[in-house]
Amino acid sequence: MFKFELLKTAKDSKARLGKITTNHGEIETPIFMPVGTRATVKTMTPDELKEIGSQIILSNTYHLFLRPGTEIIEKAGGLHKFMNWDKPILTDSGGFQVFSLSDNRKITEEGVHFRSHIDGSKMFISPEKSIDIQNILGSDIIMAFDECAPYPVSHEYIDNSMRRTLRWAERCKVHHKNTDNQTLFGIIQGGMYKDLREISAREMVDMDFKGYSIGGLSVGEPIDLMNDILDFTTDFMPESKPRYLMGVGSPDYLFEAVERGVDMADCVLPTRIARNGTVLTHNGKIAIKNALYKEDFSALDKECDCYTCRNFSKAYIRHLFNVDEILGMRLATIHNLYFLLDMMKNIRESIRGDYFLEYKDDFYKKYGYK
Ligand SMILES: CNc1nc2c(CCNCc3ccccc3)c3nc(N)[nH]c(=O)c3cc2[nH]1
Ligand SMILES: [Zn+2]
Repeated sequence: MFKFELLKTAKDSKARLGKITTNHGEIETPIFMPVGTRATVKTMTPDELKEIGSQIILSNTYHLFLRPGTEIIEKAGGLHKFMNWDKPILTDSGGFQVFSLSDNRKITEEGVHFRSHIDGSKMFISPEKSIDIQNILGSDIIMAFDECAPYPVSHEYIDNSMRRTLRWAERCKVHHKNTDNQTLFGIIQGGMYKDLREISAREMVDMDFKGYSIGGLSVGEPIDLMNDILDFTTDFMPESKPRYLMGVGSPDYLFEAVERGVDMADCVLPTRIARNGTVLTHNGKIAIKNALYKEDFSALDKECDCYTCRNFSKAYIRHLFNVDEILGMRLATIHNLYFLLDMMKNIRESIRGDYFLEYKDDFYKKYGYK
């Protein structure tokens, strides 16, 4: 089953409070979704993810199709059983990963021919194949197969790419059978061109998907351009359905997205930067390997009550990174994920209490954004 309830919309912005219900549980929105590309949120156990408040995780068609392959996951009884995660899972359709990971790929009307980034073998993914793979994975929310166009690129390129993505979306909808256990989202493209964004949004809305992703953003464009395209696009999206902005995850991007009516977002950033010792704090990012923290026995963030901040000091975590101990990456990941998940919880509270913009302002001042 799939249900989205719009609980409240802010008076002074497009920020909204919602709740998604799936077979594997509820998701309060706005939500940040940790990315678990190869059936794991790197260095985290499922229990640790629940402990820090993660309600849903992402995994990936492209990666899992290559390794371990769908037959193993099918034999395991699907991705939930395979990775022992009993809450909701959202999978991306693989299109974005093909373009960002494999070279000499060839896009045709039928689908995308590419070489595996693992062993260079010839591969092919079509809209139908992407739906079949996601069906075997058994994720609760699945994505239509799309092309995320590069940036910057011509209006003509985006026009052709966006219209092909519309035809692919139609094929995904026709091919998608397992509708009560899996919910298919359409992905709106159109690059940085408002006329093409409007066409894509209107045509996708006419196809009546259960939810919509905003794709083609967070591809290197300036944040102001992203915000402008995002603000324009959400106005064409139905209020009664979830809006998922793909690939967005640093604090300012999340605040700006929520303010423009986004309900869901994902990003590899917090887990990726944690593994090289960059830690998010209420006073901005810190590089924990810096000698500055050699004898600093305070917590990473004095306002954080995560497991890492309650039990370890900067000096200890700096030591772990300096001697390349795996625990360092784990403790920094726990903290960065908790930081963003807790920030989203505070954002939900601020929408509920009608002080979202004030909360955003306070956060930006302390973080050092403005
Ligand atoms: C970072 N910026 C960015 N990411 C984008 C993604 C991938 C979002 N992350 C999904 C994921 C799921 C599991 C594991 C790893 C990643 C997109 N995905 C699709 N399908 N279409 C997009 O337009 C698109 C645009 C993006 N921009
Ligand atoms: Zn912490």
